[in-house]
Amino acid sequence: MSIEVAGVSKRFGDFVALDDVDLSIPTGQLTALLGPSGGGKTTLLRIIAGLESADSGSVVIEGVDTTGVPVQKRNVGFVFQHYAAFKHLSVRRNVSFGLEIRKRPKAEIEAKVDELLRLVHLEQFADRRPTQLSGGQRQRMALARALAIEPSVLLLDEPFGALDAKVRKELRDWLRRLHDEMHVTTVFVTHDQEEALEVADSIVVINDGRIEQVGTPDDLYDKPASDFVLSFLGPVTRLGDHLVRPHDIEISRYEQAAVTVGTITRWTRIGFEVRLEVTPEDARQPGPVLVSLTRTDATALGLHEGDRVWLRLRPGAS
Ligand SMILES: Nc1ncnc2c1ncn2[C@@H]1O[C@H](COP(=O)(O)OP(=O)(O)OP(=O)(O)O)[C@@H](O)[C@H]1O
Repeated sequence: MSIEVAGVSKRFGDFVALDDVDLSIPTGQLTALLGPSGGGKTTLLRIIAGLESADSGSVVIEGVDTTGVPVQKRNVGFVFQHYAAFKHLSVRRNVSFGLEIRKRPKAEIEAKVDELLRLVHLEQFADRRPTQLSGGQRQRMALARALAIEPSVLLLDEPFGALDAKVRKELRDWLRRLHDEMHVTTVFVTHDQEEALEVADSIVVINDGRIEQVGTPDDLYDKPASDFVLSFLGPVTRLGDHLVRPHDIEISRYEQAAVTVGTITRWTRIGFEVRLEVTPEDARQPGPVLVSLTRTDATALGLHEGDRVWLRLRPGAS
C-alpha cells in the first residue's frame, strides 16, 4: 500500500470534519475522493499532504509514518484548483523550480523538464509566461511542475474544477492517459461523480467526515452500500418503497403486474434519451416517478404525455 490512513480525526472548533477515517490507497492507482461539498475530502487530502495536521490517527506513506514530517520532506506533489504559478517565470522555469531548489545538476534538470513538457504537450509554450496560457494549459503546467520532483504520491484537489466543461473533459482523458504512462500513485478530489466514474481505478465516497464506501467504479455503481452512495453516483427515483435508477424502470401502456400505476405528466427529450415524469395514482407515493428510456424505445412503446402507464422494476435490476 502506498498510503495508509488510520484512525484520522479532525475537528475545526466544535465541527467534526473527519471522524475516525481508515483508508488504504494502493501503489500506482488513480484514486478519487468523491463526495458532496463540505464532506471532508479536501481536509483528508491536506492531511495526507501535510498541509494540515490530524487531531489523532496516522498517515503512513510508502511505509514511513509521516506524523511530524513537514510537507517538503514527504515527497508529495500537489495541484490545486487555482494553481499559483510564478507569474514572472517562464513555463520552463515554473516546471524546473522544484529541481533547482533541490540543486540538481543543470543538464539533468534540462533533460527532465524537456521530458515533462513533452508529456503535458507544452513544448511549444516553454518560453511563455503562465499568464499567456489558457486555463487548461496552466493546469497541465501545474501537473508537470508537481511531477518534476518525482513524487511518490501526487495529490490533486479539484484540478480541473475551474475550467469549462469541454476542457475539463479533455483534461480528464488526458490525466487518465498520463497516469497510465507514469503510474504515480495519484489521489484526486472531486465532487463530480462522472469525473470519478470515468477516470478513477478506485473511488472513495466521503460524506459528513466519514467514508461511505470504497470500491471500483463498477462496484459502487452496481452494488452501492447505501442509498447515499446510490443517489450520489447517478440519478435515482422512488418506485414504491425503493430508490432505483430511472433507466431500471420498465414502463407499459398495458395493464401488468406493477408497483405503480400513473399518468405521464411530463416528457423531455435530451438527444437520444427521453425522460418521463409519471404521477402515481396512489397519493401515498411521494412525487412523480422519473423514468428514462431511449427515444427509439419510447416511440416503439407508443408513449405520449397524458397516457396511463404501469411501472415496475426491470427484471435483473436491483
Ligand atoms: N480551516 C478551517 N476552519 C474551519 N472549518 C473548516 C476549515 N477547513 C475546512 N473546514 C470545514 O470542514 C468541512 C470539510 O471541509 P472540506 O474542505 O474538507 O470539504 P470538501 O469535501 O473538500 O468540500 P468542497 O468540495 O466544498 O471543497 C467543511 O464544513 C468546512 O467548512
